[in-house]
Amino acid sequence: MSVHGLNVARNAKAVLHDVDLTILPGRITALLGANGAGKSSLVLAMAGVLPATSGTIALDGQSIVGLRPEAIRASGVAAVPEGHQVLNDLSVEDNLKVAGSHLSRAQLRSALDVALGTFPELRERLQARSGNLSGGQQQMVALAQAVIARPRYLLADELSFGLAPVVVARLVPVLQNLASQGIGVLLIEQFTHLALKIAHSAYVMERGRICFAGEPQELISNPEILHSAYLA
Ligand SMILES: Nc1ncnc2c1ncn2[C@@H]1O[C@H](COP(=O)(O)OP(=O)(O)OP(=O)(O)O)[C@@H](O)[C@H]1O
Repeated sequence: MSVHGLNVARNAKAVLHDVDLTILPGRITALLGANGAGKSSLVLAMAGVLPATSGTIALDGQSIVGLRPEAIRASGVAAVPEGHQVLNDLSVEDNLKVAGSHLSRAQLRSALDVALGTFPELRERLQARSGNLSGGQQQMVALAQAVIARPRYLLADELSFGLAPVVVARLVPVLQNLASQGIGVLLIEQFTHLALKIAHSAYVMERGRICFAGEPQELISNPEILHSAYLA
């Protein structure tokens, strides 16, 4: 999935400027940058929630600019937005079923099995009201929903926000496992060292622009690049 020369405005204010970014299948791509740099706006634009002013967003060489979010999701792009956006009043099971509502019964059953195999702790909480789960469990439901949709690309925005480090450590192998199955993962992460450790490539954003694109190791070896982006 690739983005070229993308410009996006929110409330008539330009928030993304000429953004170029590529997510490869089977790879984890880290997207780093300070609060307000534009990371969430980029994810929302890629998911079709925010319109592009200009530029292209392509999936297998086909433009998806202007498609509705449901159409983009159906073509294999799952966004897990910032904050755990599960339906609080529904049970865990119903939240998972909603995510697979486009599947046949047999497909849904096997997708649920895969998701519950990935998050066995949800199996015991299937009938629990989602709003009563811990933040970490809610994040697992959100990720499980994304897995059920069988995406080819997963856009994960601040999965670890508000979570205890032990829960974050639990989510990391899940992302690596998804990538090893061929899913292209875009990982927005406040714990930059963690993101750089598991990513195959990295981008840094500063005030709506990409200011670094390259190897994670380059950012680890040159911490001043991230420091200046976070101070911008
Ligand atoms: N709902 C909104 N309406 C209008 N402008 C917004 C909205 N949310 C964010 N913005 C603006 O868009 C710009 C980019 O913010 P964005 O949330 O994409 O950055 P971010 O890097 O994801 O930061 P954070 O980690 O805080 O979410 C900022 O200038 C911000 O003020």
